[in-house]
Amino acid sequence: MFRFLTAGESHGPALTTIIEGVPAGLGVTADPINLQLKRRQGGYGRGARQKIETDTVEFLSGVRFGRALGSPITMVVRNRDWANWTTKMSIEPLPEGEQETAAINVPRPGHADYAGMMKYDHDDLRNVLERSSARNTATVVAVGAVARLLLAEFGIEVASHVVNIGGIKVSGDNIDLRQVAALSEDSPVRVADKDAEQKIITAIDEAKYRGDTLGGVFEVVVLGLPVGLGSYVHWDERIDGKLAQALMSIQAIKGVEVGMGFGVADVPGSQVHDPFFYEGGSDAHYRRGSNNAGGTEGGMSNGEPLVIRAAMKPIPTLMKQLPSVNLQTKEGVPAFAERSDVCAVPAASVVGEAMVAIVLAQLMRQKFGGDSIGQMRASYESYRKTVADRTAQPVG
Ligand SMILES: Cc1cc2nc3c(=O)[nH]c(=O)nc-3n(C[C@H](O)[C@H](O)[C@H](O)COP(=O)(O)O)c2cc1C
Ligand SMILES: C=C(O[C@@H]1CC(C(=O)O)=C[C@@H](OP(=O)(O)O)[C@H]1O)C(=O)O
Repeated sequence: MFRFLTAGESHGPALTTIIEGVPAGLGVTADPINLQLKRRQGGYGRGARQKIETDTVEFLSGVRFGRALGSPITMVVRNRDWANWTTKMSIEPLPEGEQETAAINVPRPGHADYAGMMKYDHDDLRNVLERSSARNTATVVAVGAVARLLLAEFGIEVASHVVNIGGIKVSGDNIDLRQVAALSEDSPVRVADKDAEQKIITAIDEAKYRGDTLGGVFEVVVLGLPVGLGSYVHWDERIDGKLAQALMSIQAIKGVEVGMGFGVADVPGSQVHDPFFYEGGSDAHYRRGSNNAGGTEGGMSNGEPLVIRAAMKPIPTLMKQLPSVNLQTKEGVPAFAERSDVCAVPAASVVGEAMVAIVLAQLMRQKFGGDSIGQMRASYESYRKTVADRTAQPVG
């Protein structure tokens, strides 16, 4: 079982995570994790906070000489901004006379503020926003980076690119998925299409000027998945359901599509379902005529590339404040606004990769088990051989 918990407030001292179920002997070092943390901090449209933070991970347990011990791995990402928040976010009660009086009680539409204050009986929306903030996605990406190290042992690669920001659609459907993802890596908005890149940058600048924000859609692509992860036998074992839940757990994600997604509703079955072909010879394999299913059928991976998209709503903190209500006086006033991103779709696509990697690592652990990476690999190789034997051309 690969499972994890995260903890930490956005402006508190640090973010922490504990992961359980990383097989002993897996190579785990800070560099590949820090690389993912850096990717998450990037992207055009982010706010001033990213100039303060340089996210890096510190290990507190579970790793020795660069290899997993099989015990829980604890990782910490320190918040550099904490130095500026020691009073407002004081853990100790403040001395008499220095009590924080500036409680914020004007909820921002689109945030956790209102429901969180009602649910936890808070009078200060900071008590909600500190944990509901997407700052927590730094720990998710750190966990995802460990998941990627595991997946890489089995030749599984996870990548992403942005396909739409603020309604500006990015072309690139006809290019190889690996190439699209590689080209997007160098783009400030994570797109391979240079025309769209310029239009998107202009749209983000204009939104910022108007005090507004933008959302969009990103696509995560996974290559090298074995057939048969997940299962059709129970509702909560379906790979597509697990992936959708994982992506929807990211702050501001409002929709998820697998493969052709909502497009399946518009055309007949003959234009949706991916035909089978068989190619014999020494490298015998089943080939599909298309990949509209996006790599899953019947709640299982089908051996084709996984293609999954998520839609992000526009950032809800608007500098051109939306109408709100002071929850104490009931007066109509502008919503609370503080330093914020204008668009974080490129960053969210990196978080999306992490969530997808976590689900796939969980399913790989479930199917191939083992307490060490060697045991897990042996089980995987045996399954691979079974699939290859079932695929080989019949003799005679
Ligand atoms: C990477 C990332 C960065 C974000 N940055 C901000 C931000 O700077 N300001 C903001 O108001 N919301 C930001 N959000 C979105 C909010 O956290 C999110 O809209 C809020 O938690 C409520 O969303 P929900 O209704 O989906 O939970 C960000 C989300 C992500 C994924
Ligand atoms: C800190 C991060 O994102 C934050 C997510 C966020 C929110 O409301 O979700 C609000 C902003 O927080 P702050 O007011 O401190 O700038 C973002 O910067 C991060 O991604 O590292």
